[in-house]
Parts: sequence; structure tokens; C-alpha cells
Amino acid sequence: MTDHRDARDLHAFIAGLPKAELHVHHVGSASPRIVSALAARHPDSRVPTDPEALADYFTFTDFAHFIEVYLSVVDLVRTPEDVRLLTYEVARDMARQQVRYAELTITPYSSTRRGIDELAFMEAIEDARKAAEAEFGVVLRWCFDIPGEAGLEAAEETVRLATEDRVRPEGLVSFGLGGPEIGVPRPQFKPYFDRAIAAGLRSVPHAGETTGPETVWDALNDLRAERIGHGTSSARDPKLLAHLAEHRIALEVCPTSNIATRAVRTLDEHPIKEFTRAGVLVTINSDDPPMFGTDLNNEYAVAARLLDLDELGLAALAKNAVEASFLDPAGKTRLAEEIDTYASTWLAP
Ligand SMILES: O=C(O)c1cccc(C(=O)CC[C@H]2O[C@@H](n3cnc4c(=O)[nH]cnc43)[C@H](O)[C@@H]2O)c1
Ligand SMILES: [Zn+2]
Repeated sequence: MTDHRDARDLHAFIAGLPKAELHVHHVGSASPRIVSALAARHPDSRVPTDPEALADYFTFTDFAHFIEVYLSVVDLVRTPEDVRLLTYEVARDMARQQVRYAELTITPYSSTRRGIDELAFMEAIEDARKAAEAEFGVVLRWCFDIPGEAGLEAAEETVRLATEDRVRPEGLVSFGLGGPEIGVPRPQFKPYFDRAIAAGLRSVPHAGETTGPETVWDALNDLRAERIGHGTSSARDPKLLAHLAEHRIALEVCPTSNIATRAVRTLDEHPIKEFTRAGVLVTINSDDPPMFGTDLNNEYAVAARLLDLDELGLAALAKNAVEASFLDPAGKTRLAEEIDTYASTWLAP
């Protein structure tokens, strides 16, 4: 990129680029607009609604502080109608960014534990999913994640909700593991991932976000990960990078998130370039966008800067997400073609 005019063009290109998002959390996607709507329903909440105060509230000292704040927003989602509103409005925000397909990570344990009826919860997300597809043209799929720090009881509850025919929602495609990694070894979750995989779900744990590459190996070997959430510390292990590249195991890279939670010091120190240099399939994601003061378009702009990409490079990055997604083959072909058509129309003289 040579001057400001080029940077402006690239932002406009990104804004219209059809995209898939593979790593974005349900509650973590609540924009100030959605937080205000939820807080109006539950005025006893400690989450501020004024956008300036909210920006302050969403400034984190470390990963543990981030989780503490995250859970205070979880506390705002108390009824099936809250769940529906959150899901539907998150899809509206995605559509504004030309997101065509998203795998949204949901932590059902956090909601059922707080007293939301499990069937009503599933009905609310499914109702929102169908409305989002019909009204916004956004196809949503679910990843149910275990909040690892909550232990094996949470793992049991999550795998039950993900596999029991009576409750399992139609849009569920994958099984994950989130929350802090320090002091939460991945191998203990193997039996739960085995059950989820046996039920046809794909394995997508967070790993190597706040711990070293050995956690990514554990996710691969014990949890049979098909993609890795973050995987930031993989850069420290050349053998691991080679393994990820060889097996087309994508990393769900979320650059701004890594800075906001202080997993990485500065964007310029982010290892994304090392991933692409090693041939790893890199996808770009926003994680918890309003909490990190970002959105998916901004993450693509950050990636363009860090990887020195032009329009074709950005289109290739968008197609990486399609390749690594759990869309059916026809859906993948359609979205990849839409990306190609958009790029070639944009670049036509
Ligand atoms: O809900 C509870 O009762 C509960 C009890 C103990 C621990 C937890 C959690 O640790 C919840 C973690 C929560 O954080 C979500 N999340 C959002 N962004 C990220 C991320 O970048 N890395 C890891 N986790 C993340 C995760 O999906 C869980 O819902 C909850
Ligand atoms: Zn995440």
C-alpha cells in the first residue's frame, strides 16, 4: 500500500467483500446498542450502557479481567427473549459487514446454569437463526463450547446439550472449549470431545491463546481439533507450524483480541506473518468485536497491513475462511465464487 488513497480504497473493498466468520462469540458480539437494549430490560445490571463508559468498561488489564467482564455481560442475558434478541441483532450487525456465513460460538452452560430453560434456549437461537437467514441473508451455524474453567460438570452439561436428540439444535455444527487456558489442561476434556465427534460434531477448541504450543499439540492429539481457536503461540514451534500447514488445520486468528486481552503486546509483534510464511491456513476473525473495539472489517484491514495484502490477497484470505468452514461443498463453492466475482468486478478497468 503506497498512500492514503490506496488505504481508503482497500477499506472500501473490505467493506463490500463477502465474508465468512469462524471465530466469534455470541455474548461477546453484543454491541453497545444490544447491551443497552438488554440493560433496559434488566436495570439492576452493573454493565454501563453509555457508549463512553462502556468503552472504559471494555478495557482489560489481562485475560482474567476480560473473562470477569465477559461474565457480567452474560448476566444480562436472562430470558429466552433476551437470547433471541441478542442472536438476531448480532446477525443484523454481521449483515452490515457483508458476512454471509458465521459459526457463532455459544456457551449454553452459562445460560442453563443461570436458569434459562434448555429447550426455550435452543428454540430462541434457532428462531433467530432462521429469521437472520430469511431477513438478512446471513447463514448462522453454532459451535457449543465448554467453559473450561467451570470444570467437568460444565463439560458434561455442554456435551449433553450438544448431543441429546431432544435438545440439540439443528444449526449446531461444532464443539469447542473456551475460557482461560492456564490451569485448565486440554486432555481432561478428551472424553467429551470424543462423544461430540461421535455425534457428528467438528472439533474447534481454543488453544495457544494464553499458553504455549504444547496446548495446541494437546488440542490436536487429545481433542482431535480440526481448527484451532487463536493458536497464537504455535509460532514458537516450527514443527507445529509444519504440522498445521501439512494437515490444512486452520488457525482462527483474531489479531485485535490478542492485543485487548494482552496475549500479544502490539499488533506489529503479532505472529500472523509467521503463520502465512509457514504455509498455515490463516482465517481472520473478530472474537468478541464490541468488547475489543473492533469488527470483522477492521480485522481484515489489520491483516492487510500486517501481511501487506492488496485486493486479491484479501479475497484469498476471505476464501481461506470459506475453505476452513463447515459449510457444505455447494455452499463453499457459491461463497468462494461470490468472493471471486466481487474482486474481479472491483478490479475491472
Ligand atoms: O458461566 C459460568 O458460570 C462460568 C463459570 C466459570 C467459568 C466460565 C468461563 O470461563 C466462561 C468463559 C467464556 O468466555 C468466552 N470467550 C469469549 N472470548 C474468548 C476468548 O478469546 N478465549 C476464550 N474464551 C472466550 C467463552 O466462550 C466462554 O463463554 C463461565
Ligand atoms: Zn474466542
